Amino acid sequence: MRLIAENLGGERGGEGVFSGVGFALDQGQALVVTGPNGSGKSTLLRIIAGLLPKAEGRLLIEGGGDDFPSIASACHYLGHQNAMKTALSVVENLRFWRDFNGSGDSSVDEALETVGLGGIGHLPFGYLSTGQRRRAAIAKLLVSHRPLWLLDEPTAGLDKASEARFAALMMKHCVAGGMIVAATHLPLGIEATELRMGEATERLPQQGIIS
Ligand SMILES: Nc1ncnc2c1ncn2[C@@H]1O[C@H](COP(=O)(O)OP(=O)(O)OP(=O)(O)O)[C@@H](O)[C@H]1O
Repeated sequence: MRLIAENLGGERGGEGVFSGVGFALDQGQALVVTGPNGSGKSTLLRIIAGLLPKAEGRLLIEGGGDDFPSIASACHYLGHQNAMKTALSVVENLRFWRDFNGSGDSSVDEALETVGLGGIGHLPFGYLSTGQRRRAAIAKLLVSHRPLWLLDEPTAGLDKASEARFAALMMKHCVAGGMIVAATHLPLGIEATELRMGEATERLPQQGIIS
């Protein structure tokens, strides 16, 4: 499976945010998107997830077969919001996402143990602390059968131990043939290609640079 972006442009509110972004990501690889505030990292992730239209260029997935014929079917987007219902329990939320995305390798209980939330799955999601909410959102990735993880500031709110645990989970996902595109200001502790988005000092289209 291969995720390909060619000459991609993004805009918000009718104004260009970036242009000329290109990369190819193979199974087992991770791309870390960096750059200053407002340079378009979240916009790029949302375009890949299909939540925003691209302004120009090509974006496609190759080799997904019948299971993953499109990026939408292959991806799991973890945005700034955790996309969980506060009134439902953690377990109920995870069951919903497992059913919606297709079952992943972990059961709901196993995923909660893995992220260190074993024993509090019965609590309403709204009772959890900021870091616990993020950990529960990471558990969503584990109960879902989605090879392409799109992660926007995934470690925001996590303590050091949880950061290290999540780095290990990301590496395991890649070793198993998954792919990751992650926007971050913080080192994620994984081997990845870096895509640097340009300075956003003016509202002019910025170029992304692969290093
Ligand atoms: N709904 C919107 N309408 C108009 N402009 C928007 C909208 N959403 C975002 N923008 C603008 O688009 C630009 C890119 O925003 P984006 O959130 O992609 O940046 P980012 O690189 O992820 O920033 P950060 O590091 O702060 O998370 C910013 O200048 C922002 O103000």
